[in-house]
Amino acid sequence: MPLIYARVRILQCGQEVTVGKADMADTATAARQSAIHLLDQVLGEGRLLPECLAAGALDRLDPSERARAQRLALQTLTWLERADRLLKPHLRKAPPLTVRNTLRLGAVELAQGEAGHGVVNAMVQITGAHRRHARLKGLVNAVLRKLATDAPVKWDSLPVPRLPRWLRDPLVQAWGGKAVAAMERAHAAGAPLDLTVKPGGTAPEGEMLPTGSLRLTAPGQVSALPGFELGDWWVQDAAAALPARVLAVRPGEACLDLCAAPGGKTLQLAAAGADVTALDISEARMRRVRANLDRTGLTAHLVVGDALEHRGQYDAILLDAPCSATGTIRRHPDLPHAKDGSEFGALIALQSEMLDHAIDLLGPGGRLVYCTCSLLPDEGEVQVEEALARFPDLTADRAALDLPGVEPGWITKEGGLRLRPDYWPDLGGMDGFYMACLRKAG
Ligand SMILES: C[S@@+](CC[C@H](N)C(=O)[O-])C[C@H]1O[C@@H](n2cnc3c(N)ncnc32)[C@H](O)[C@@H]1O
Repeated sequence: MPLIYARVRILQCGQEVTVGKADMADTATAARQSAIHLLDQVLGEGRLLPECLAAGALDRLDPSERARAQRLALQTLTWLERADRLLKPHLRKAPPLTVRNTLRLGAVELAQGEAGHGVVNAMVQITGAHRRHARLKGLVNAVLRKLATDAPVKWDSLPVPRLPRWLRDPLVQAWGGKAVAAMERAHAAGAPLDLTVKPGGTAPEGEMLPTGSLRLTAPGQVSALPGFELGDWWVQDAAAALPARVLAVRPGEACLDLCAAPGGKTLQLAAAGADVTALDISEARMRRVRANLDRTGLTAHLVVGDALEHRGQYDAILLDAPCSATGTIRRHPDLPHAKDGSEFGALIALQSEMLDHAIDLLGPGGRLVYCTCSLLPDEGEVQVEEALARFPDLTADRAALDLPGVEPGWITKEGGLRLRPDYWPDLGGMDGFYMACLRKAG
């Protein structure tokens, strides 16, 4: 494709490169280029996709191309190991990261049935426009031409991508190799879209799950779905909807939602009629809680602050502590690639400190639901086991877990509820989560 006329500058891998106007007119190429840039940031700089997006990585694209770039990056991260297996026989040595990511994206697109000539041309064009890597466009052309034939044929016979060792090893130790392989299949399958619907609210078509969440049949654009404008529902994974159900607040009950943003659980507590104080340290994330409350017509007192400094006394507290988020890999395939577990020690220490402080804020006879969207027992079962040992006036309320759809096999020995992505395989899975309801003596 000829490069014509006005030349514009775009950012690629932190570097400005110049491409022709004709290239930019090819918006599919612009989306691919941005997807490669996202991959560079995740795989080269250890940044999470939401961070890259918040920093404006896709702001130059129009909304549909932004969605496309994001989807391409997510798919490539989900299938990274398969893409690398396909590429390996064709590469004598590893090319620079940006070129490798260009090839990975190309391999995934080809495997998923995208037209060969379009993918090859786009990736060659993107490489040719790169100031440092232009000389490798011949390699990109040769490799992807081969994959245009190979990829669709070989793809399904390749193994399901495995988690990286830093995460796989502790998970195998906790749940066993068979369970982790099932989790990896669930990660590759991706996540359906679940809603929590207000009683009597208008909802799109979907399947009612055993625990009461609605799983959408045909998701599409969320804001265009029936009931969105009316604020009758909000997006919330079925597993994430359970902690608030376990807390089971009563109308008018004073309830504290520590670590509240973006507010899915705050909305549940407010919809149940509780007098909710929702607190989070992040002002930006609290703006999302405000927007969610406004859309749904629900109310809560919002506090921006550090959970560890909050004072008061409550009958019901929800502590959805910051965690590794390893239970959400189906929707965040960037996480295992961007992280290496080195930050988790500090998170585990913070969770335990927050748990102690939340217990202090409980009135006599009060109850606290502690939860994390983590698959690591150190952030769930172990935290609760240790809290029960530290506070003799605390007991695990097993009866609180006796809810519709909760299977007896999900209850843990210390009296918590363990959810994993490989559960409900026939229904489309769920996020990994842990929760326990702790009751203070009266
Ligand atoms: C797992 S998310 C909470 C999700 C939320 N409960 C929901 O259902 O939408 C954890 C939250 O903890 C907040 N956080 C982290 N450290 C905090 C602290 N020291 N005090 C209060 N909030 C904190 C983060 O800003 C983040 O929003």
